[in-house]
Amino acid sequence: MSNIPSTQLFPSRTHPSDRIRLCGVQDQPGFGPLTAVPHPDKAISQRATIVAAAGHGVSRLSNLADCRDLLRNLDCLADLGVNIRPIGDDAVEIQGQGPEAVTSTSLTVDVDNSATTARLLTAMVAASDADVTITGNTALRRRPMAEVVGPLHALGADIVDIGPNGHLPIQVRGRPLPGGSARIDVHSAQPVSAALLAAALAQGPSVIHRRVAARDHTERLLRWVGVEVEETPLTLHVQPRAWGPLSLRIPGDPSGAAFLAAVHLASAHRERPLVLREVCINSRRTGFFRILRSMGAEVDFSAVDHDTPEELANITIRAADQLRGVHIDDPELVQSAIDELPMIAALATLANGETRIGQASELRGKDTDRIVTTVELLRQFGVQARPTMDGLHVRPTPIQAPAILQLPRDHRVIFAGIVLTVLTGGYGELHGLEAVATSYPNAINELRRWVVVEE
Ligand SMILES: O=C(O)C1=C[C@@H](OP(=O)(O)O)[C@@H](O)[C@H](O)C1
Ligand SMILES: C=C(OP(=O)(O)O)C(=O)O
Repeated sequence: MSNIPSTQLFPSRTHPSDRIRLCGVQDQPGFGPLTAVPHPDKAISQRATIVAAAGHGVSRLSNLADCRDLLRNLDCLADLGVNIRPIGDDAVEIQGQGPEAVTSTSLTVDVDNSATTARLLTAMVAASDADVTITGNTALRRRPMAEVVGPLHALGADIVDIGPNGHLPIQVRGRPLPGGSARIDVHSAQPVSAALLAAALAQGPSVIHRRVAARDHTERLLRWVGVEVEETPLTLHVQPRAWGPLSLRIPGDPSGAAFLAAVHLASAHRERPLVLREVCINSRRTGFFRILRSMGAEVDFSAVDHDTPEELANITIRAADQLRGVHIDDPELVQSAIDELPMIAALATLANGETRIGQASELRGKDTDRIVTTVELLRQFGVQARPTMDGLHVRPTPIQAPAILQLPRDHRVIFAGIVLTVLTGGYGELHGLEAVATSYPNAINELRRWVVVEE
């Protein structure tokens, strides 16, 4: 096998325009449900590549997310010396040789925008023989790393240097990890995932204490390859062991499904049901759909056969005559909808009462401070919205699209901006869309089902 640059994958990948014009409702003759297939999941793709690289033998991963974060993730593994070979447009073989096969010294790996990759790679490198500096783009260098570094230190990692205020870049000096007991003091899933991976690669058993049971894709993948991970609501017990190769088709992204559902509910076609096919319905990711239900929409999951650690379903959405405002402050529900909260705030403008989102201070440490950028976005539409310490409040308001909507460099907030524009009839210019490629390069093409798009 030979190392490959990411450019060899996804030959027909869309490169979204930075500017588009929306020109009103798309003609949708006929009745019956609309159907769509969301893109493959980014969080699972990024974990699967790293679990494959840290295991032993040739893993085969197909239906990988074609987004920028995943491409960078593959390039970083290749930079570390992991052999990766494309075996189709969206599939790779990864030659896992265990983290100890990574022996580079004085290497700097740039993960660009992906915090998931930064945090999981830190754990893998910590258990290797390498000495690596991990850095990222300007936005990522403002995001917290100390919450990952602390638990890894507790498991025996040697992280010798960390940037100002606990941010990237960090220098990781790999060595055998003894394992031990680590505590995660934030709601975020990523420090838990990093600690889990380090624990699975350690020499002795570990226990990880967490504050909230958030997304558990790492737990599921590790169990899938035979690592013992026992779970109570707030602890994880891990028995390390070397694992073999992984064969996995990545399931559909519930966050991508949420975007399609939100656009549909905002559109003039919401009278028709929408069916979203083959979506991962891990309950720690599907908070958006539970919130939609409590707002009054009908959401049905119909299970689909699968051979992955995640459950899959076709999701059918039917609009409510009138959405209700909701109060969302249960930490587990918030984490299970964390990336979709800007879109919930957008849909809340349609509701018949105020929506309040709390316990969501994690939003402040994303690509942007999403509490600030979501409120700014809503205000561009004339919405009465206000930030709180740990969330935001949205009053239902008659809204109007600005002639030009200037979007922040943050895909999740851009998706909310698109939903708001569709909600106002689907007219207007959108500027600054390029960041949709972070997770969903094809999002603008998908939009054409509901509105006319000119590039
Ligand atoms: O673990 C993951 O794959 C992610 C976890 C969440 O971040 P936090 O764990 O930092 O809350 C989420 O916002 C991010 O999109 C991806
Ligand atoms: C914040 C996100 O991802 P990450 O933390 O991996 O950058 C996201 O996808 O919204």
